[in-house]
Amino acid sequence: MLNRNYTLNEICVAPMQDLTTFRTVLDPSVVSFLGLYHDIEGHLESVINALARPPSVTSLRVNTLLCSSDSLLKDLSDVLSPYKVERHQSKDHCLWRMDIQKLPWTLSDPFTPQQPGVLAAVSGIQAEDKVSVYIDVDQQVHKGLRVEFEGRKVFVGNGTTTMSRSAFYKSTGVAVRMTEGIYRSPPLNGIFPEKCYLQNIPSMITAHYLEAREGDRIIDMCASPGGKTSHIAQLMRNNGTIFSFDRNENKVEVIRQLCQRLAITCVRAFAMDSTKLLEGEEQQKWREEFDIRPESFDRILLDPPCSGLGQRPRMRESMNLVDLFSYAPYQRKLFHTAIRLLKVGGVLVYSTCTLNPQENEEVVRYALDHFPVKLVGGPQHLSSLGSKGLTWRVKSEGEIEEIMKSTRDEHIPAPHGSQKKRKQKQVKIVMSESLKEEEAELVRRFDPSKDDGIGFFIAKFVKIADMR
Ligand SMILES: C[S@@+](CC[C@H](N)C(=O)[O-])C[C@H]1O[C@@H](n2cnc3c(N)ncnc32)[C@H](O)[C@@H]1O
Repeated sequence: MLNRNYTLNEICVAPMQDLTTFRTVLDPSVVSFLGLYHDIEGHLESVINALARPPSVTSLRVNTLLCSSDSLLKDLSDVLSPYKVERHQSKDHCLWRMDIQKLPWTLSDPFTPQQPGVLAAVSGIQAEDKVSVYIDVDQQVHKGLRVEFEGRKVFVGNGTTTMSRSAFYKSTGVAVRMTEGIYRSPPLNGIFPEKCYLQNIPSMITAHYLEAREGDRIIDMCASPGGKTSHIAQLMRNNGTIFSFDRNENKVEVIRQLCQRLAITCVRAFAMDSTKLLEGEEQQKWREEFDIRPESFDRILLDPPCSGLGQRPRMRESMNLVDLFSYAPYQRKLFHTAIRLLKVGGVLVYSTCTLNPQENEEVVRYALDHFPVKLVGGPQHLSSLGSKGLTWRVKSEGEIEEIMKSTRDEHIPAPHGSQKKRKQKQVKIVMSESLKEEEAELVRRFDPSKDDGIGFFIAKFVKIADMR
């Protein structure tokens, strides 16, 4: 499922070519850093290649509060024919399998470049010409370029022009009718909005890991747009209380609207900085009103902001090592508040959608070393999904410093005309141990090159002593 549209000024057209392979463009320092952990027998290469493509299935979560998966499956099969709708092995998912060979190309391809989105096109292009469409990954193309662009570009599909080159820059409307896209997916917008929710499978697995029971008091520390909050509510049959926090009112409104759409009533959504839930005199009244106390919650989900390096498809990611290293300290901070709020015996699930071990296994290591928690596995029926965590660790600060030095001038160029110079600043390197073999067995890592989904990480903890 293609879930990202590209801004129109990233598109150029050129004479038709065959479909070619491409890989996600990442900052060289990030590639080298990830290579310290992943580059076993070229594995990182396959991961980066996989990131450039969408998973072959689109998944939907059935709202089991309003319908059964059988009834939704039937309704969807009728509406989405000839796309094949299947049930996932765990109960509340539905999948669309996109069979590249048999299905007609989807003409509503989101890459269709609307005029004036075409940035560059070789001279002589007329209406009804067959062309290939590319994205200018580094945003370096000057509008109006008449020759084929030699910089880094990513092929996204073939199409037929609806107008001549000169009209690209004057008329409005569709400039290229896409005939072959790299990605196709069924049209899902607005189909049974109250009965299902578009969500990737590892995210669905995360809510199952929490094993919420009816009547539980739960916190979702970083909840917007509410995908996991609403799933947890479903799994506890809308019975209990979920406090769902996010940083600002707009984001929280999105959670409320989703809950309303899915007929969920057990969620209390608030605009809060979750690192400060237990701080500040001015919030004392609010805490008393809603009984937000240390050591008092049955379950906590911590799905913090992360570098998102498991998201796919992704053409280009300009984050450098300094950006990448900024996430883990924040995640640890959120972890600290989360664990204080949890009851002894309560469950905390930690998840990210990144491949970065620093935000995954190393946050788990940090938690095991600093808080009274133990790692536990997820539900038995989901244990075959994903694979164990990494035990590999970076051997020394020197390895990272070496990368910083060697890639300092090699970062992804700033977009054309941008004032922002991307510098590889000095970064504070904090080394962490990784997981022991038996600990790595308990966490789940979803590998985009093997699991046909996004890159994801889940760990589940039980609190074993109080922190007072
Ligand atoms: C990975 S997203 C959460 C996705 C969500 N759990 C879901 O499944 O729909 C991370 C969220 O954390 C929020 N966030 C970041 N810092 C926060 C903080 N200090 N307190 C609360 N929310 C925060 C961001 O605004 C963002 O919406």
